Amino acid sequence: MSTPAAPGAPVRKAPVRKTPARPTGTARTPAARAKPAAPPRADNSEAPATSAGAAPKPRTTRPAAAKATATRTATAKAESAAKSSAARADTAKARAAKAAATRAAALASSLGQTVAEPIVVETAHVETAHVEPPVSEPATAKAADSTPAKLEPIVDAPAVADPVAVPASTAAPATNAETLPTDDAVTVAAPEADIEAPQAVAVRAPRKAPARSLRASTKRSPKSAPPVSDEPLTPVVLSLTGLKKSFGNTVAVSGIDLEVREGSFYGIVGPNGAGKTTTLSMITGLLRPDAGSVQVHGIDVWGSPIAAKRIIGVLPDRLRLFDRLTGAQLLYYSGVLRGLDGATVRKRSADLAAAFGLEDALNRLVADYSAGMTKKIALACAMIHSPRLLVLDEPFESVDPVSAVNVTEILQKYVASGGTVVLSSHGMDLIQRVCDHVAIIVQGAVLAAGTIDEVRGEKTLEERFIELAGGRKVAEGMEWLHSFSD
Ligand SMILES: Nc1ncnc2c1ncn2[C@@H]1O[C@H](COP(=O)(O)OP(=O)(O)OP(=O)(O)O)[C@@H](O)[C@H]1O
Repeated sequence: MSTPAAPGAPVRKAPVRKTPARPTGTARTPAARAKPAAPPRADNSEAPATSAGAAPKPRTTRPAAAKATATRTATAKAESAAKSSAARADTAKARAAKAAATRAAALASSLGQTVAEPIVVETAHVETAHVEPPVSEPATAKAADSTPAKLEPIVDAPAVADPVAVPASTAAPATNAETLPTDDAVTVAAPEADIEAPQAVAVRAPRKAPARSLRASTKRSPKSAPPVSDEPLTPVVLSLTGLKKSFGNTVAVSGIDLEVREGSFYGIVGPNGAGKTTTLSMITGLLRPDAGSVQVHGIDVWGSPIAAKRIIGVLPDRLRLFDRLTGAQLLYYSGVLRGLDGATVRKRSADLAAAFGLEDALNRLVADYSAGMTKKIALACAMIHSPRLLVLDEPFESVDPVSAVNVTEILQKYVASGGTVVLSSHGMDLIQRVCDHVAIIVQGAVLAAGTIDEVRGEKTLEERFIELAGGRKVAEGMEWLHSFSD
C-alpha cells in the first residue's frame, strides 16, 4: 500500500508550466499571429497589407479612399486573426492544463497523495537534523531553478550524515532527520522535469511474476555479459548516474551507474570499504554526492528529497535510534511521523512485532535491546509506512537465523507485490539465495551487475566476488600466533 496522504504533505501537482501542447499545424502564439496583421502604417509601405495576406498590394498612386478601404480591411482581418488565434491558444492551454493535471493526478496517486496543492520544489539541502513543519500545514511552493544540477561537495560530511538519534528509517520525509531545504539554490537536478518523467507515473503496476531483466553497471565484466532476456522489463525505480563521493583524499565512490527495476530483490556486495554504505547513503538522501544523480521512481532524490524519501524505507548502516523510547513507542512515532493514523500504526506495529519476534520486547526500552533486536526494530520502522523502495544496509547483520528467515520471507512477499528491495550484505550465500540481482562494488566502482546467474556465470557468487575483489591474500608472517604467549 502507499503512504497515506498527509494533510499538508507536499503534493507534486504539476502546474501548467510545461510548454502547452501546440495546436497542430504551424502553431504560433497569439501575439505572433496578430503581429503581422497589426494596424497598417499610415504610410504606404507594403509590409502591413502584405503580411495580412489579403489586402491588395498598395500602390503609391492609389487614391486616398482606396487606401482607407485597404487599411480598414487589413485592420479587420488582423483583429479577426488575433481573436481566432487567441481562441486556439486558449483551447491548447486548456488541453495542456488538463493533460498536466492528469499526469499530476497519476503521480500523486502513485505517491499516495491527493492533488490539491502546489508542487514543493526544494532548491538545495543541507544534511541537518530538523523536524519538519506539521504535516497539516500547507507547503510553500518554491520556484525551482532549472539550472542543471551542480552538486556541491560537503567536505566534512560523515558517511551517514544523520546527526540525530533517530534511524533514517523513521526519518520520514515530512518528519525528522531530514535534509533541510535552504535558500541556497545549488542542488537542483532539474526537479520539474522529474515530476513528469514517464517512469514517475508508470510505476507500481503490481507484478505477478518475479522481477526479471535488470540492466545495471556500465562497467560490466565481459564474463558477466548477460544473455538476452525476452521477458518484459519492469519500470526502473532506482537510477544512479555518475555517482561520486570522496572524503578528503579517499575516493569512496568513483562514478557509479546503476539501474534497479521494480520488483527486484537487489543485492549490493563488495569488500570492506568498497563504498557500499556510501552509495546507499547517497541513494537515500543521507549523504550528498559530489557528483551524479539519484532518481527514485523518477524523482530526483537530491532535487526533491522530501518527495523521494516519502517512498523510501531506510535501514541505515549506523543505527541511531531514539533508544529511550520503547519499541512500541518507536514504531508509533515512526508511523505517525510518516503520516499514518494511530489505529493503522498500532495494527501494523503488532504485525511487524509478530513477524520479527519482538512481541515481548515492545514495552522495553530500545536501549536495552540486543544488537539483533535493535536491527529488527529499525527494520520494522523502515517498513511501517509501506514504502515502494526499501534500502537496507546489512539488514541481516546480528539477526538470528530464524528471524532472518522471517525477514527474508517478508521481503520476498513485499517484492512479489511490486515493492523493490536494495540491500547490502557480506553474506554471499544469502545474496545468492534471496536476491534475483546483484552488483559487485570494488573500490567505489561497479565491476559486475545483473541477475545472479549473469554475474556468477559458472562459478559461485562467492568465487566470482573473490575474483573481482582481487583474489585472496595469503596471510604470511603470522607464525607468532601459533606460539602461544603463555
Ligand atoms: N565519513 C567518512 N569520512 C571519511 N572517510 C569515510 C567516511 N565514510 C566512509 N569513508 C571511507 O569511504 C570508503 C568507503 O566506505 P563505506 O563505508 O562506504 O564502505 P563499505 O563498502 O560500506 O564497507 P563495509 O563493508 O566495511 O561496511 C572507505 O575507505 C571509508 O573509510
